[in-house]
Amino acid sequence: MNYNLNKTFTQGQRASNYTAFKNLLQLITSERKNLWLALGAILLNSAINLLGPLLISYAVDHFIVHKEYRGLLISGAILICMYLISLFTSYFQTKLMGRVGQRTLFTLRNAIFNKIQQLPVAFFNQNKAGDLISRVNNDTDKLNQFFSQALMQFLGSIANMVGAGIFLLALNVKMGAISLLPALLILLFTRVLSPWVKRRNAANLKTVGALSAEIQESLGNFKAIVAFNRRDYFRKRFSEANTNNYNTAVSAGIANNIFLPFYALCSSIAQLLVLVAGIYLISQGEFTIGLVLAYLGYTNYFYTPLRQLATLWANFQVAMAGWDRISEILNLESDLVTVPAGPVTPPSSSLVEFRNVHFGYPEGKEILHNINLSFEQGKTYALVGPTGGGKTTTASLIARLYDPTKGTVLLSGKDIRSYSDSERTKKIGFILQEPFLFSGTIRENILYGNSEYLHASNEELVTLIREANLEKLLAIFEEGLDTRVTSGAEGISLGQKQIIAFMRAVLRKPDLLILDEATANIDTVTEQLLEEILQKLPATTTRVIIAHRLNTIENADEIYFVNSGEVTKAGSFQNAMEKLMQGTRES
Ligand SMILES: Nc1ncnc2c1ncn2[C@@H]1O[C@H](COP(=O)(O)OP(=O)(O)OP(=O)(O)O)[C@@H](O)[C@H]1O
Repeated sequence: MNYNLNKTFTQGQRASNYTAFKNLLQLITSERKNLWLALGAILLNSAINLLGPLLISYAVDHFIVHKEYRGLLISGAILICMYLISLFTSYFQTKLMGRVGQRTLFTLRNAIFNKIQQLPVAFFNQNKAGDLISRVNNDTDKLNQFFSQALMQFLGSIANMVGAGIFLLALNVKMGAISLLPALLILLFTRVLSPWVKRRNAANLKTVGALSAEIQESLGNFKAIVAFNRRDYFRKRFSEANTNNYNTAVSAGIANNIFLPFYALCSSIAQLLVLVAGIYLISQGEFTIGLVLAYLGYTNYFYTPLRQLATLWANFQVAMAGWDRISEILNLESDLVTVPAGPVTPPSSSLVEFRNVHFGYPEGKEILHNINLSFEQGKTYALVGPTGGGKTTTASLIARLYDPTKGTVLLSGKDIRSYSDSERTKKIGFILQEPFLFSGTIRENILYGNSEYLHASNEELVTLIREANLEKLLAIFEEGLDTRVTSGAEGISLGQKQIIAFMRAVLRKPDLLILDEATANIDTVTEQLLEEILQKLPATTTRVIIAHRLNTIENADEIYFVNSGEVTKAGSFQNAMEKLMQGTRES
């Protein structure tokens, strides 16, 4: 499956605004009550505002013209009360929606982070961490801004507009039609330009992601940058990403602001039309001054929200572009699903068996061709071969980091895909080429993924470590279990990182232990220690060792030679050495 977010979704595949918004609302169904309350407040606010011009018109024609000051005072008092209620409803909905926005941000960030956690390794191979961070942080915040600031203004503006439109047409159809004429132009203009505006915003968010990816890459590789004096190179790359971001931001800014002047022009034209037509109708005796004032008021109530809608529509486009990028992740499903365990024919008695396995990375050529191999319980196997031959890939299939493109991998006689993640990872310990540590103590790091000993006291843990023959390794660290490491593990050596990863894997007592170049950075004395620990593992433990240093595989029961996607038995140690020399010369 292709997990590349920047390639999987083309513009044509993106959801329409309506569908996207509907999906978004589904995600925040728990906010339904608050959304209705805020909507109620905003509708009340609009209704009160819309009654204003009618009351003013009545007061002019009945109280001012006839000099009835008592009625004028009462009208003034009613107007003040109406404006106060309007102020309160406006404050109430702003407060309510501010919270809805923050909770949406919280829900979305959790949802997107949880989804990322469920996705397979292939997803991380194909997407840059910086871009993903930008989606989790930046794009979700665009939605928060939309919910906390724009949505209710948006709905309020629509309510004002619709209400004003109804009043305009109800008071006098002819005048109503004249005052609404410029709105048709606005409608047309908006419909034509909206997709373009959304595209400009999507392009801008993409460059924000790219900028973030650039920062992440240079921060992650700062040592190499300094060592190779490549600061200029990264400065140039960053400058390019920054320039792209600047250009797309300017372009999105222009797109977002294109509606406003046009809407303002149409609004002025409408006021002018009302004034001219109103004066003409007064001269014909068909209209009153009060009605002209009411029409000017309602035209204002119709076009001012429309002008606000121009800005809000742009906010909506930004939010929907962000939501598109978020839903791209939320819609992804891991292709490493658990399947029902079917019968295996012929049955397998091996711990691990490959049957006609083919594999290629997404978007790449086939790496492993028709592999057949079997690993028996309690034995030690070595995978040797030239660089890039396919050893790590083979091991990754055993640990089900990927599924074969063709063929079957069996674990304890069952299709490996039929095991749940927890069952499988309990059986398999994998020490990766690049050991992974996270911020915390050695204790936390070696108990990572080990639910059995998670709550053991330090004393119990020390006993367990002694039983697993790991105490000499722990002694390497001055502060023992309490030694602190950072996620980059900058304070400790690569060899020490490998030792921690080794302790972590051994302590879990897996049925199968895979060591991928796990001792490549460890001195020969400590390596001998690791070898002894491996020898003392329970007799049922199967070991798969990938190594370039051949002395580490001298004691293997079987050596496999992995080259150009073929995995063949190498026979004796001497034979393997010869094959390796030959394979390395050829590759
Ligand atoms: N994530 C990936 N995406 C695409 N291709 C990959 C990926 N990882 C490895 N490859 C390719 O697969 C092939 C086999 O790589 P693999 O890491 O399995 O080799 P290896 O024998 O373990 O090499 P080494 O001894 O250097 O660790 C290589 O051609 C490599 O470029």
